[in-house]
Amino acid sequence: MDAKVTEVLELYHARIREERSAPWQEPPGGQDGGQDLHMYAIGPETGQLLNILARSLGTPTILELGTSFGYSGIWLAEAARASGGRLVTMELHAYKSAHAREMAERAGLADWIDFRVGDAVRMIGELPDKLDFVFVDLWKELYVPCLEAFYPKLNPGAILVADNMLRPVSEGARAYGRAIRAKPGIDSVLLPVGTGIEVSRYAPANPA
Ligand SMILES: C[S@@+](CC[C@H](N)C(=O)[O-])C[C@H]1O[C@@H](n2cnc3c(N)ncnc32)[C@H](O)[C@@H]1O
Repeated sequence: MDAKVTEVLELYHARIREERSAPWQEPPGGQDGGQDLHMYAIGPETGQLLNILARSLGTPTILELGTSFGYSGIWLAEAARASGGRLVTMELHAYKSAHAREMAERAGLADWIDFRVGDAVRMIGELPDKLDFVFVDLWKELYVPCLEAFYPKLNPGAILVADNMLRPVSEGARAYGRAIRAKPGIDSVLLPVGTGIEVSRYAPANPA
């Protein structure tokens, strides 16, 4: 990690500590009311693991579902830069995506990131490229619809990581665990890293 990236990660870590130590407060209008400042960020352990996995691929096209305020994207974009790849990150709310872009610029990583704003389930279908790495971390009821949208776009050898598989408990995450393991060509394991991550690899028997 270079100094600019480390500096930005440290800013995020301070904000993560603050958010996790404060009592939960429902944002005005709820989670999609346009004033939710919670990051719901993965922690540094999950971030480091994402970085290691994505760096192990050659020139990967990385897709992130759920940019939020940009924390996980820093780990993924750093891996994209190191491996000659790029990151496409999708977020429903423009105010979150704008903050993520500012932080990426500060980290010197914005040139490796394509920020997209809108509904990920719809936008995945519009992606022209095949995918080598997918990080799934949006609202949990969207995990399976997103899987159905990105699965046909996976390159052989693609790695998939889904967050919040153990905490908070959700039917959406459970359904994703069942659905991903039922897909042809998928090997998958649930790891107790952070809030629990499902790490999967796509290796079709007869690659096209
Ligand atoms: C758990 S947070 C992502 C945290 C982020 N990956 C991180 O670790 O820094 C989930 C994000 O998904 C976004 N989201 C929810 N529904 C979405 C949708 N349909 N399309 C794109 N993003 C969505 C939410 O606005 C929220 O910012």
